[in-house]
Amino acid sequence: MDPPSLLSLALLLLAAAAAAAFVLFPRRRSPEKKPSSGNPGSLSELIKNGHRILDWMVEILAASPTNTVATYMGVVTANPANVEHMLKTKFENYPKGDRFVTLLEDFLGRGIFNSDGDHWKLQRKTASLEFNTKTIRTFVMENVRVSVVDRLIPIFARAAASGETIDLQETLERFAFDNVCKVSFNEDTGRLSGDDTMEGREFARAFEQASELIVGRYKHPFLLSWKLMRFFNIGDERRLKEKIATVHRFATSVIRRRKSAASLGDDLLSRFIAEADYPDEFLRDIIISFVLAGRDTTSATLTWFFWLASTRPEVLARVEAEVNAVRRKNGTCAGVMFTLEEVREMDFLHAALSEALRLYPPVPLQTRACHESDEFPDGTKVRPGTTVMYNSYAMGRMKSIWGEDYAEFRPERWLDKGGGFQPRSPFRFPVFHAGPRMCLGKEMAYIQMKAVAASVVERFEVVVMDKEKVREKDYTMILRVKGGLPVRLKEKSVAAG
Ligand code: HEM
Repeated sequence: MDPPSLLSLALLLLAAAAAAAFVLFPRRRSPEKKPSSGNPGSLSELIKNGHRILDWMVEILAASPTNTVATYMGVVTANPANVEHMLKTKFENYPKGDRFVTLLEDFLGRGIFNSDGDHWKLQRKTASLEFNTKTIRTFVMENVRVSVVDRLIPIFARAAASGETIDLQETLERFAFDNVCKVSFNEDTGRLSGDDTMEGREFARAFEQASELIVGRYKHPFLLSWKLMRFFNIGDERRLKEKIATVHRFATSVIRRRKSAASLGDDLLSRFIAEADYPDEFLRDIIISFVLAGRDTTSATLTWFFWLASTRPEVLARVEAEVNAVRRKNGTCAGVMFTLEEVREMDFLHAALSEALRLYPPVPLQTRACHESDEFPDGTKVRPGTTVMYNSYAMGRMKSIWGEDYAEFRPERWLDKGGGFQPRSPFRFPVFHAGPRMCLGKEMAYIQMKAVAASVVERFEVVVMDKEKVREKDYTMILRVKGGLPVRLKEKSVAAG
């Protein structure tokens, strides 16, 4: 065994010993009283159900009269009143907390996604102004047009002509990555077209690998174990360091180029540069946060949507009818990108995507740290330092929130009597988070997802292989379809523009 492996082994043993001590003497190590065995949230139950953590949480939360359970990992809730309390009423008392921030800090620095307090407030203020301008909406729509009409649709048309099977999830991930990079800092990473530069390709790969490796840190029972590996620069921590360096190098070179450019563009980085003389590192952290936030979220949602819709063909027929009605009304033909107004008119499609998000939220579990002693509206006492979580996945599957048919994929539940989209309280449907930290990219995400779904449904029949098979979940950072979604495409005969 070589020295790094020996060291890894020693660290593992150290971590195991520390874990044993933690289990044997929990009260001396933590102010929280952990649930004892027999309790639904105990460590033994957690270990038993670790491979199906989300579905296990649905069961224990549904069985609790207040839909809240103290688990070995902290307090978990699926109760809308508690969610509103955490995310809005007592917002200041529930920051992300040091544990979360420390885990991601090497990669994200103190970007908007990974900061609390004044540092977060400053970024949020500027970013929310920029996310809400007409300029950014037009810029987003133009980028979606280029990537859908000039790239995604031709790839699908080639696959339809050759009859090959493609992985829909993987294709949409490449699409989403290009798109979020364009909106964030106006660089074409060329993941979908394949005409990426060496620098862009390296960045994309390093970003993907760094995201995966950093999630690995959550699996360490103690901060100490991955920190020691980082200190000795071994194993995954060494690889992570290299990948982060590549991501940072690329981001910094983009920032320097943009700062010295004769004119600025409409992307988010340019808007920040135009606003004030922020240091490179501050800007780097922000754009990396944007890419992380917008990367796999929309592609995962679209993939789940196409699988769910394949099990109910009448949903796809209704989406197609809606798209055709919008075309007729505006006198446009297939092949021409929809305008922002047209996309907004598609209420049924909006409902169908929201229904996919309800059943498979890309960010299924959110954690916060309790700052000062508190009590939730349902009476749950929360001590300082306790990890508190709300579970969007479970909330999408609560009979108390959605009624008897909660398990069914039924977009109609989102429509009012006139067929208009009926939004729900974000505290009952916190898929985009809620309160002052609500997702900034929600509108952008819907625009992108609706433009893709409408363009694909209008032109192709998406034949999902083995559609009756219930898809397994791959839950690391984002809730994706395990193994991807193999599909075949069949071109419909539509009048092209
Ligand atoms: C279906 C798509 C999406 C979903 C479900 C989603 C969900 C979420 C959630 C749950 C959070 C809270 C995370 C936390 O506090 O830990 C969040 C934050 C955020 N999202 Fe999204 N997101 C989506 C797409 C996007 C896109 C396309 C962007 C654009 C770049 C974006 C930008 C952001 C930003 C900047 C934040 C941080 C807000 C803050 O902390 O103040 N999101 N999103």
